[in-house]
Amino acid sequence: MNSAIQVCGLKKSYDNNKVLNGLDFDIEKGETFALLGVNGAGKTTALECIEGLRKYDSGTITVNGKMGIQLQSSSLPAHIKPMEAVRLFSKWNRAKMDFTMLNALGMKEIEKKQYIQLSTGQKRRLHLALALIGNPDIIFLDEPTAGLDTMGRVSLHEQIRKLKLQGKTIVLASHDMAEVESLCDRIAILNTGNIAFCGTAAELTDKIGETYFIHIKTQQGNSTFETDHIEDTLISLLNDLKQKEIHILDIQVDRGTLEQHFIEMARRETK
Ligand SMILES: Nc1ncnc2c1ncn2[C@@H]1O[C@H](COP(=O)(O)OP(=O)(O)OP(=O)(O)O)[C@@H](O)[C@H]1O
Repeated sequence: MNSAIQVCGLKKSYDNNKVLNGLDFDIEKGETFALLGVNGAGKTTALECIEGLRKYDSGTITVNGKMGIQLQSSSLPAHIKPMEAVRLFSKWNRAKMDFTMLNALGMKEIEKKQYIQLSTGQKRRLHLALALIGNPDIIFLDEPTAGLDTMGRVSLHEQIRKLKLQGKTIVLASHDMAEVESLCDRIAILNTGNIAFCGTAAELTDKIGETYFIHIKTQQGNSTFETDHIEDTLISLLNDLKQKEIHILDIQVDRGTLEQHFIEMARRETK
């Protein structure tokens, strides 16, 4: 069986608020899969239904493998020390302490602090360490790098890549498109309770990627032009600059980032 997770017809409402309207998707074993969507799209609700933490109204969810769930912020008692939490979680999971993993996540450096004294990045690393106790096959990360500085993000991304190399299935919800583009094999975009798109970043680019972005640097400054007709726009821009005797210092053409495509998709769906 190659599916780590199968979701069929998943529906969930909070009173009259229909949040999930019949979601269908599969996540393959060993895949890094992202759930994207604007605030309130239902990412956390979907993840928590899969994790078994939230009841759902109808549909089926099949999970093949042991799950490890990264906690949300401030989920631990204020005065617990990181290694106390690790010991507690190890006991619950009847698992041996994996000191290689704990050292890689920098637990040694923070062992004397209480939870309340940890920085956001240190808390995130502790939450990841707790999720990895018991050597799970499937790891859930809900906005794993929100609030982290660049170094914190880079180091957490490294950990996620290492987990992928170990064959783990990783499911994450994120608002960080660059993160998703660099880490994930496939993405699902949640919109108005449905999966608006499920596939690779390249497939998303192909689906909406008629648009080109032309970035021009001149002595007057930098400008970006968006067009669906690359040849005509480029020729007319170059002619215009030539006529005005403006010298081009640099020119680049690309098909946009995942973030630009996501915004475009959300805009189309809400029209
Ligand atoms: N326990 C709850 N009771 C009632 N409504 C809820 C509850 N949890 C979430 N909601 C509502 O369900 C919708 C989806 O929320 P959810 O947290 O799943 O979205 P999200 O995509 O994870 O959002 P964000 O990106 O802001 O974290 C929102 O309208 C939210 O207000």
